[in-house]
Amino acid sequence: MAHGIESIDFNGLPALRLQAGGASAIVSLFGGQVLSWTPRGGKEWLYLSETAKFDRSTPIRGGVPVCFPQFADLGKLPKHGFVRTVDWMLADRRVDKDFALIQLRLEDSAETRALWNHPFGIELTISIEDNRLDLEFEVDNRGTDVLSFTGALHTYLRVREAEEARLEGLYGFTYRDSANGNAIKRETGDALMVDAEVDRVYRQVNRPLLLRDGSRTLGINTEGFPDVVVWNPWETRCAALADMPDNGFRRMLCVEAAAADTPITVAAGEQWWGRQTLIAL
Ligand SMILES: O=P(O)(O)OC[C@H]1O[C@@H](O)[C@H](O)[C@@H](O)[C@@H]1O
Repeated sequence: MAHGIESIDFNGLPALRLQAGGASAIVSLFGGQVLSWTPRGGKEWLYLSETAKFDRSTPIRGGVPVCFPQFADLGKLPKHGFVRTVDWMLADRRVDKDFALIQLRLEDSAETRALWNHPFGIELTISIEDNRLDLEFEVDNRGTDVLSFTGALHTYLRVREAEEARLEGLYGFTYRDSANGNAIKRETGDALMVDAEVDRVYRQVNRPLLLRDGSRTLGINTEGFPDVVVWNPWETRCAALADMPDNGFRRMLCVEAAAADTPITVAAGEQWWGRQTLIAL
């Protein structure tokens, strides 16, 4: 089975294809965004909208957008921050027959400082091996003041039929229900099933989750990020999205490793890291 890391053109954007041990991934440098992941012996697990735009005018709808240094509209910055619409640089790559890894990096610039006046470096390390995808996000505070941010690895998972998918592991956690006036609620179901718009910030989630989608199951593990965001726009909101087909909401469920309701603070000169791991079971 082929292995390697090659530069490719993906709908006009510079990207990398990782292949190792029967697993593969595609990562766009624009947005530092994983767009595809297929585990060994499996099928695609990430949703990428058929009508996503690749002209740099807007974030790419699908895969794993990186939201930083602001989650959603929890501040004055552009929605979900500004790193999903800039080019990241490739800082490192490693590959052998079973394992492939790339490290993408982005640093503050005059452009970012005009929006958010902090010296920073961020890194996303993406690795594939066998049945797992690891995404490690690191934030380096290069300034002399405390740096505080919110953000997320905004993972769009591909499902066969959203209405039939079951997300397990959230029982008992408190969440802010963004789709229902930001009411604070407690999850009382063994499994979250989606049959309407869902936009929830589950707080302080410290357990792995399982997504059951037909005959497939995905383990979702998070470290460092305090919250898990679950999002599906459902019919009406999906129809209003210019870069998603009308029935796109049926094929996706976002399960995001997030720091949304609990900002992360990083002392001057210090680093923070968080990780999301997907394991095809
Ligand atoms: O359309 P965007 O900017 O990519 O955001 C998509 C969604 O992202 C989710 O994380 C938010 O909870 C939603 O409120 C938001 O609508």
